[in-house]
Amino acid sequence: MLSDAAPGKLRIVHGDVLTFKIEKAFPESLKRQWEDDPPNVHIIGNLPFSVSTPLIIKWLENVSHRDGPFAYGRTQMTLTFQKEVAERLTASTGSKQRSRLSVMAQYLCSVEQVFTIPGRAFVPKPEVDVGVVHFTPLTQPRITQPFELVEKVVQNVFQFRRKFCHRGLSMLFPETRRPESTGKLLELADVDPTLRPRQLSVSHFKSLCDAYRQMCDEDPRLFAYNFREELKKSKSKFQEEDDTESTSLKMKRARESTRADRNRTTPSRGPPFHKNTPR
Ligand SMILES: C[S@@+](CC[C@H](N)C(=O)[O-])C[C@H]1O[C@@H](n2cnc3c(N)ncnc32)[C@H](O)[C@@H]1O
Repeated sequence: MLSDAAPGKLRIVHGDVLTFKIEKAFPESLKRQWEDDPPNVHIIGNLPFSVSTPLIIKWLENVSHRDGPFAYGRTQMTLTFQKEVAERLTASTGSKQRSRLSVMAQYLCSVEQVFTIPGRAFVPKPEVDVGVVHFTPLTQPRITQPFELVEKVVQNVFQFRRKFCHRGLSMLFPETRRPESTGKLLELADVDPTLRPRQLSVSHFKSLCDAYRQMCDEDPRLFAYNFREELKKSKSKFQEEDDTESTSLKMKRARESTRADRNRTTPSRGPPFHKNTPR
C-alpha cells in the first residue's frame, strides 16, 4: 500500500535485517569516500530489542571493516534500544553504565542518545522505556587495531567489572606467566593497574590494545590463547583424573568386597569335610 502510494520513491523489501545485504540495496552512485561527508544513505530502525543489540555489534564490526552498510562510506544510523542499552552505548568514562558496549561503539563512532520514548507511547506498552541513538562513524577510529583484538581486550577487562582492571587483563595470558605478562602489558601501555574498568577511557583502551598487539607480534601464539579453553581443558583433566581415581577406587573396593565375601563365605561352608566325616 505504502509503495503504491509513492511509485518509484519507496521500495519495500520483506526480509531479515540480520542477513539482508544492504551493500547491494542502493546504487553505486551514492558511494562516498570514507573521509567525505556521510553518504545520502541513512539507516533508521525500530527493531525488537532482541534484534537491535546483536545487530549493532555486527554493524560496528562492519564500520571497522568499512563493509556491509558502510561500503557507501560513513553511513549514519538512528536506532532504538531498550533505554538501559542506549545509556550503555553512550556512557562516558567513569559513569555507572560504562560497559563493553560503550567502548566498542565510541572508538568507532560518535554516539549520541537523541531522546527517550516512554514505554506508554507504544501499543502494546513495553515494560521499559526506549532510547533513540544516533551513530556517525568516525573518519579515524580512536583505536587502530583490528576489531577482533579490540573486542578481546575490552571483553576481558569488563568481565570483572568491579575489580581492578589488571584482574580482567590478566586473563589475556596463559596461567603459567600471567603475573609477569600482565605487568608487562600495563607497563607498556602506561596504565594504572588499580583503575576500575569503568574508569578506563577510550585512550586507555587504545594504549592497552597497542601494547597487547606488540606482545602478540612478539609471540604469535598469544592472540589465539583463550583462558576459557584452558579452564575447560584443566576441568576435563581434573574430571579424567577424578574418573580414573574413582574407577581405581571402585576396582579396589570391588577387590576388597570379593575378598571379604570369600572370607565371609568360607566359614559358612564349614570346615573342609573329610570323606569319612559324616555330614
Ligand atoms: C517494534 S516493531 C516496529 C514496527 C514499525 N517499524 C514501527 O516503527 O512502528 C518491530 C518490527 O520489526 C520487525 N522485525 C523483527 N525481527 C526482524 C528481523 N530480523 N528483520 C526485519 N524485521 C524484523 C517486526 O516484524 C516488527 O514489525
